Amino acid sequence: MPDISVRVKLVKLLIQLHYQFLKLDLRNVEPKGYLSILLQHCWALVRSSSEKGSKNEIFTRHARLILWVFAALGLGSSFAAVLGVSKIASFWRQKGSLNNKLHSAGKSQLLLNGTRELLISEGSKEKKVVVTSTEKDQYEHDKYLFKNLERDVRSQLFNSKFLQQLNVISTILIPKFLHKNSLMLSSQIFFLILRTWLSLMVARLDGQIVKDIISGRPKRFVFDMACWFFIAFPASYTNSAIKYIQRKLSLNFRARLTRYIHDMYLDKRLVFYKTTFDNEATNSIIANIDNSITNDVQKFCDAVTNVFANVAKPVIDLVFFSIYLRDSLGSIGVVGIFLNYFLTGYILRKYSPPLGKLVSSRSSSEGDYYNYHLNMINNSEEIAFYQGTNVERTKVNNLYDKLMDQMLLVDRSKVEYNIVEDYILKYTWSAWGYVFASIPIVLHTWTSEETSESANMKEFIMNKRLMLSLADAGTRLMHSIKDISQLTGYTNRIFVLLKVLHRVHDSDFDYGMVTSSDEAELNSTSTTVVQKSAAAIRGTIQHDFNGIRFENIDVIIPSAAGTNGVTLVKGLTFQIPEIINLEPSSSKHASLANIRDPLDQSRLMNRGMGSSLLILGPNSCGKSSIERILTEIWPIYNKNGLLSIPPTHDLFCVPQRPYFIQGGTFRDQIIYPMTYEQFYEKGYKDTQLVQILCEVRLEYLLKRERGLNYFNAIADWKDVLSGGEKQRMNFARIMFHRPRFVVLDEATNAISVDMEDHLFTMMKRCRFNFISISQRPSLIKYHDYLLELTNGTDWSLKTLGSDEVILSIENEIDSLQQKLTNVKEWERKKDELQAKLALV
Ligand SMILES: Nc1ncnc2c1ncn2[C@@H]1O[C@H](COP(=O)(O)OP(=O)(O)OP(=O)(O)O)[C@@H](O)[C@H]1O
Repeated sequence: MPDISVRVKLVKLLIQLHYQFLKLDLRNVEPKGYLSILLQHCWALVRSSSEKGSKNEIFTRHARLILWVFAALGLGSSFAAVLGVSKIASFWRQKGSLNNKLHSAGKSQLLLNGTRELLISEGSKEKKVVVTSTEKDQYEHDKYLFKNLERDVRSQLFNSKFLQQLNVISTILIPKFLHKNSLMLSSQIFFLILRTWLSLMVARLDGQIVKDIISGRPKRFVFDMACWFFIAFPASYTNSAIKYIQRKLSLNFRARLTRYIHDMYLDKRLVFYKTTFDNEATNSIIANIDNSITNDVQKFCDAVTNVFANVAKPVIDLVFFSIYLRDSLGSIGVVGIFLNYFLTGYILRKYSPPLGKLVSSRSSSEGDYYNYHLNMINNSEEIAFYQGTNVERTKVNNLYDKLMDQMLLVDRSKVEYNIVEDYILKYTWSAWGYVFASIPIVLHTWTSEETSESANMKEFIMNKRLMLSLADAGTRLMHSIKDISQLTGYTNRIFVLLKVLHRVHDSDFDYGMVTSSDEAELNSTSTTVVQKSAAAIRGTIQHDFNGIRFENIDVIIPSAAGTNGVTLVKGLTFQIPEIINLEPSSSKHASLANIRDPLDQSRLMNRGMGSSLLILGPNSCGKSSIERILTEIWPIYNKNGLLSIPPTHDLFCVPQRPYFIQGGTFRDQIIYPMTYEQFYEKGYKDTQLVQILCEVRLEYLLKRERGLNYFNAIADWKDVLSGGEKQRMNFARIMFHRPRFVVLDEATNAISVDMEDHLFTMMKRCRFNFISISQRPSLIKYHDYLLELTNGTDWSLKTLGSDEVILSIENEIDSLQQKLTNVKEWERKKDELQAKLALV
């Protein structure tokens, strides 16, 4: 029975090992009671005080080691259990929240609290991602945090401004004490401590193993090797856990910061449009805001988690190792080590280049270079027509050279620093390490005059390992000076970005107006924030009106001059329709976006006759600016100005340049700004879109391609469709959404006269109230009113068909007939001149 004998031998060996290393007798112990007896015994050993150097002290040490390992395992598994429970809880929460749903639209749904749930495919499975939107109150609260730190900062290490900026941003990254991210941060600290403690264990084992080999003790050697392999498990797990948590934390920070920015940048206050008016709009961070939101946020999150790990790791190491080393090196040794650190820190700080500033400029250059390429792609056809390749190449090469210079500058500035760093950290420190590690041995040999090689070797190996780990910790701490310096640059960029976004998002945004108090603030050195005059923009806006009304509005170009800026039109007053039903426009009944059948004629009959206004005027007189005021993207500066506008869903403004959503299908272009999900949710059908395309005479696009499948085709529609087709797509959008009020800015200038006639007749037939902006008087016949702007700030409003207009048209006919009578005389003169020319 060889199996039984092997088993018996193994059990005997185990019992023997337990006795030898823990003085634990396991002979009469049942296997199931083994663990509790082992732990009780170890605990009793640790609690009993044993004399230094006695055999009991060794048993106590072993017991302490075992208890620590169990504690680490216990904490690790409880952490895993907490994670598991929270995962299950969040699964049930998500499941419960399905009852809360407002919209269910295929792959994504909007819940009542504004949270969006997305279904993302992961291989064969579908994963649910919950995107919570930032509460509006949060922005109002945070606005003040950013306002108070408005002054520009020089990026310096340990600059308190840097810490203050980081502190303000941290409220976004970790909004409350008991948050997922703070839990992750604590677990990272836990694993960092565990890692340091395990390194200590390894250092001691290392020395012990060398001692076992030198003094020829095979049993102890086997036991120590077993411990070595045992410790290797938690040690390797800890290292990968630290790396994973760091990466996850960085991604969590990035997700929170990006959502915070997106929610503020893309909401009803139209921050994405208004940032161009801010007084920091030319700052490269705002000028390349796309780069700041995409790249800088990611770099900042990576840098902040890196710095945390790079500082926390060595600091924990330093504390633990120095406490341990104090026993063997004495207090003077430890003080010597720390003096060495401070001296090194001081020297390195002196040679450290201004990396914060340098990385910030590098980031700006990267943004400029990237943006120029983007601009070239967007305008490739125009550049090709102009044959502007040479100019573009020169410009893009210059930007690339500038970027390369910035990159080289960062690398070059590091060279000198790296030389000093290497010399001190790699060579001087290891030399000091040997000196300090040998101190106790030399002292012991001198005082006791007897040498035990194995004991000395153990002491030396252990101290050397600890010294090297300590040196390594110090090195990492010194290296992190560089990382902190870079982090100051990224923090400043993110802070400026958030500060500007908050300023523009503010309901009192002043469009970059510089007041006298601002100038005083710029010139003064005091840090007190001077309050701006809140009454800079004083016009009134009335929402949910049953028409469009301008009353005494001065159209002024927003600028730093504010009220004193360039006035395009003075005291503009008009209203459509002329007779307003005073009943407020109810969102449910009045909105034709709710009509299931876009061509439902019976509903159209309920919307009144429809009224139309033509705004005529020369170039740059301010026609489109009236549309900008109407859509609230430009402010009304004058106090007596009153703007009354219908609810958002009743107003549809067509811009001068047609817009097509990138990467969208043909359907997406027609239904814009409705999403594909809303389209199906509201019960629309593709056949209704076909009807609309027939109305605007674009149905041939479907015939040319793959019929109804063409609605799913994705293309670069801006380039695919011709100028006239793009403008007819605008009319298709109007026919789809059926708003009550439409503003058309030069919407038919690329369309043939017969098609223009068809489209305007269609607008009249469908009883839209519309305002057309144009330079062509030929459009007069489709409108009820005419608003004429002159080159100055004057304007005149006429009712078309009124005596006044008829008289003015008759006058124009008279003057033309007068001119026609002179034609014969002019022709005679022309013949005379040509005859003279022939003689010459
Ligand atoms: N964001 C802006 N910043 C500064 N000036 C602007 C801005 N937008 C428009 N302007 C200026 O306002 C003036 C009026 O512009 P607007 O677009 O209203 O002219 P328009 O009458 O529609 O001209 P056009 O018939 O050529 O389209 C122009 O001189 C233009 O340069």
